[in-house]
Amino acid sequence: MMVLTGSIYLDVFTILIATSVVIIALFKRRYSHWKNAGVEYLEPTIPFGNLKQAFLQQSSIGEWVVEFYTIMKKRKVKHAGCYFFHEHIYVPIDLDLVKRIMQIDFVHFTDHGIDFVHFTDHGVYYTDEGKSLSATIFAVGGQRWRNLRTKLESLSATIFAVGGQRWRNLRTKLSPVFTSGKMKLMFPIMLRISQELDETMKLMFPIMLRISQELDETLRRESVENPIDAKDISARFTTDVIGNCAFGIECNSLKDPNTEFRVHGRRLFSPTTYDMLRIFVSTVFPNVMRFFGVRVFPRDATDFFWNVIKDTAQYRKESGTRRNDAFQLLLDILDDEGQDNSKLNFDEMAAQAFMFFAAGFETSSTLMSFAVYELAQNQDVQNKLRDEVNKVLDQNEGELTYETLFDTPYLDMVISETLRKYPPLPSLSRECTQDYRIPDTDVVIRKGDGVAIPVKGIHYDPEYYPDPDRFDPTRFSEENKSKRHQFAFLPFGEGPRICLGLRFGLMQVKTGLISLIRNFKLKLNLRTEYPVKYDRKSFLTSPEGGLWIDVEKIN
Ligand code: HEM
Repeated sequence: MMVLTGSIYLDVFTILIATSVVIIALFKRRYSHWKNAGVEYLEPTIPFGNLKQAFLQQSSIGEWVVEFYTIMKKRKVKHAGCYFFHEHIYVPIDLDLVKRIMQIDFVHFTDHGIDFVHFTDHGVYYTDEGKSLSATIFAVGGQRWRNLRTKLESLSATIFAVGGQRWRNLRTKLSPVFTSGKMKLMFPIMLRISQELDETMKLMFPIMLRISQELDETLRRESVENPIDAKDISARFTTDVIGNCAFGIECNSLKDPNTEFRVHGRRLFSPTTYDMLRIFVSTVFPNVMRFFGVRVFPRDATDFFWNVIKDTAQYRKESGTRRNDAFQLLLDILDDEGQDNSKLNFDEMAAQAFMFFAAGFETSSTLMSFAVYELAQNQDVQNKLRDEVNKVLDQNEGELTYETLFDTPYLDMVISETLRKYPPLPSLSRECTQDYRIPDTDVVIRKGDGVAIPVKGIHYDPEYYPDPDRFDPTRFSEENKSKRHQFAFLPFGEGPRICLGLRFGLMQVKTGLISLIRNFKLKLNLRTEYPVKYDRKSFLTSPEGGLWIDVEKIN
């Protein structure tokens, strides 16, 4: 059928040209946002916006963040704008502004803006079925997030505690909805909760200790003639710890690197180009993905975790078995209405159990593996750390106890410096949930607009960290820390959305590192480059290839 010209080819050609002109005009209009707002920006490219490099894998996301931040810092601006495809994103550069968004004026920015999941009135997902496991606390926003956070905060406070009554009391305390006035009141409660968490953490320590002994045996076995890959060995360690502490399941990935837990865990965080494309499109065009019923996380991996969660829940219900782990507490609050009148249905419960595993093992293993990498490269730091560890262990008849973990200030400094150089999440997102005028300007962030906190850019800013590429744990001495802005260090995020598993993550990494450093000398293998080459496909900070380390047993 010819509608415009006498030829079908000419018709198609004309329609294509007309459509392209309209699309380009729409993009150009979108891309005028920051110019009109009077905010500094970098010239975007249709259709990528400023994400061309990252999307085409010419640089990792972390490298892109540092580059963008550094350019804006040189322009001496307090804030900047960028474009993620068709969306305009606000980027605070000044740390007081970062603090406002993440903490002081949090009520305007409560969500992560990762719009994977939408709910119907009945709590059912539009995106695929609940098996997609995408409704994690990280991805949901608004009232859903508040309800979940309230539940999980009380849960994480007693994650591994014995009795349920204490948890119920805590939850009652935490239930008030976070209105702006009440937000401030929440902080002392959060502080107290984290102190209570210290107590309950003690219960977890023997498991971590046992698995760190398995780590020791694994290293002896596998490093006899070959170098070890710090990334792989750390991921196996944290998989076993989290699997055990969160699900009560022996994953045994230290004994066998190809156990299903490890295989599927690896799959989640080693995205293929198709996975990256899916994640990008899901973030930027969630409606398209929802329409086609595409899962954000890989289908085979989510099917596996879904089945583990379902089978474990069923087994515990049928056999009447109870364990003191996070999974039990999630099961206990299933279908429980609580004060906020919101029920946690099975799909949501499964997504949180999955989140504990996913958020817990990869971030912690990233931290542990980069710490090993830097220790192998910086022998002076390694020796100093070993001296500290040996000293505290000697004072304790050679035994590693829970208390030892708090008596190693230099280890804390090494860990903080590793998190500065290699924050597992190089950038954090927020979504504006109520219009917000940036103080002392005419710039207004509208409801629905995205915000990106340039974590890695801040961590590499020479104003806060001179010679930022150098690994220098003394930057985190008490004296040096006190001289810096509190928001110059954001590996766990900040404000009410700060990482829920911060203490747990640090505890498992400390236990693993102490057991490594006391028994082994570490040296960088020739296969590994310094500085590291980043994996451009990963949305987390991840090395390309492995981090190969020569390991020598200390007698
Ligand atoms: C070194 C280890 C870890 C690092 C660096 C890390 C980092 C982060 C970061 C940057 C965020 C986002 C915070 C924000 O937006 O302000 C986050 C959120 C979260 N993390 Fe972690 N994390 C670690 C370990 C863990 C562990 C072990 C668990 C659980 C067992 C966990 C559970 C969570 C949860 C549930 C959230 C979402 C909180 C919310 O949205 O309210 N994390 N983490």
